[in-house]
Amino acid sequence: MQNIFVSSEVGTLRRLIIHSPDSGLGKVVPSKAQDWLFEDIVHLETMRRDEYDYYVKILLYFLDPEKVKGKLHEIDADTSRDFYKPENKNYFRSDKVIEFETLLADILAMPEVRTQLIAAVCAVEECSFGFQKELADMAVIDLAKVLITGTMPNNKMLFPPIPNLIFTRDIGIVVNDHLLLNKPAKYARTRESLLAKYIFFNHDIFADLRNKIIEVTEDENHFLLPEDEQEDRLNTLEGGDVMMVAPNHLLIGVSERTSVEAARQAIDLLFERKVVKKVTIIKIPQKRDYMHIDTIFTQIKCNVWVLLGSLGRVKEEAEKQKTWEKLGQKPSYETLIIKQFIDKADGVKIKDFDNLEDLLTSITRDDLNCYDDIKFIYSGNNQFPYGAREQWTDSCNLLALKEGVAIGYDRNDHTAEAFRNAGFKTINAIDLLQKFENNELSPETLTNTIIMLPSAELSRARGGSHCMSLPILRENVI
Ligand SMILES: NC(=O)NCCC[C@H](N)C(=O)O
Repeated sequence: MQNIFVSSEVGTLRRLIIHSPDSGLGKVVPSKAQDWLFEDIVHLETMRRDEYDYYVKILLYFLDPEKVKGKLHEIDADTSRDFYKPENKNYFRSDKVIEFETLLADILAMPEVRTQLIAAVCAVEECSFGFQKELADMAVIDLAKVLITGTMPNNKMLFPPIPNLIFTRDIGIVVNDHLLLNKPAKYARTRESLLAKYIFFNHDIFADLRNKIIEVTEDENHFLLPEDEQEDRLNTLEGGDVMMVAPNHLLIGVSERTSVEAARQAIDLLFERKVVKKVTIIKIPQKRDYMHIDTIFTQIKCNVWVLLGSLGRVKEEAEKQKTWEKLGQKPSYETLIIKQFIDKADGVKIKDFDNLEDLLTSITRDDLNCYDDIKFIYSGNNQFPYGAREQWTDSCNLLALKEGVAIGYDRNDHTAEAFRNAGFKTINAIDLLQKFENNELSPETLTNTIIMLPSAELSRARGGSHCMSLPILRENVI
């Protein structure tokens, strides 16, 4: 089997990259929370112990069980959390549930990469030459921590933290055997993508990818634009806007974070290299609530999708509204524009979709060859005002561990009810782990289940389990 290959959103997950909340998240202050893309300041210890650590244990149970099976009591009893800390000898080090910080430490052990990366980070963060020399003398594991947290072991802050690195989805997306790198829209996420780029281009794990990394760049005319126009016309693309839904088909969101120019460049490069045959662009309203397409829909199994109803079948309603608009009424709805580009022998053909459900139905039927009844689960059970409330706390942002088994947040009660109405079981993450330990349930036999992760702190960072994962290997579904 290949090491790096993703051709769907729901094939059994075999390897992924994550990043456990680091001490940088505990340094977010109210005055910087918005600049650093957090909605609030978080309580780091609660986020780790009572939320994210369960996420890690569940991932290990599914992807690398011998690291965790039968040991939960011992792991939970250790108040120092050594099991989760890469520098510790009891660390779970897994080549299936892969921690970003360990990948970074691995490449920092290569002298040439280390020199380049320190120089690159210091340039971006405008460090003094003195600090640059201090970094050059540090032990690898400490250096990896400083480059992520921004803080030296003596607690001196050299540069800001990158608290959004927990959302590893956004740094890049595996598209079949290629990787599409991000080019972040927000300054707060610049260092993340710089570190990720060095990892993808230098780490042994990605050796087979070297000639298959696709980077979005600026058009050369960009450099001639006046400064006040430059920012608005940047080519940016973030992983949350890219979804590998079927072997032949990639979705790209045009959003607050991903520009239409970047999407166009990605299509050209992907078609040129024959990586996929179809790319669908979904233009969503440019607002913080929606951010990326994976905040408004994700896939649970070939025929099941969870989505935000207010952006769903709005087209017919929109048509009716137009009459009233002509009479002077202001629009009261938001629309999506969906255009599919198909690479054919006689040129690229374009197809329009009226609404999200029609596109998702076509993916299920035409790309995944699945003819079971299609189920759309709506955020907040489509009840006013819970659709919007629960979408804000990631009700539409689930990570499928295998077909029909996904992780979501426990706070989205109405969406959970919608899942149950559609025949899914919902189970709290803690109960599930207990049942795995007692051999009452097993990852292999679990079906049609939504795992509810504690999420009071995590949701303040505005991303769900889909955002907190960068799948690099999934089994094929077709
Ligand atoms: N794919 C995603 O939707 N990622 C969530 C990113 C949340 C982060 N606070 C951000 O605003 O970038």
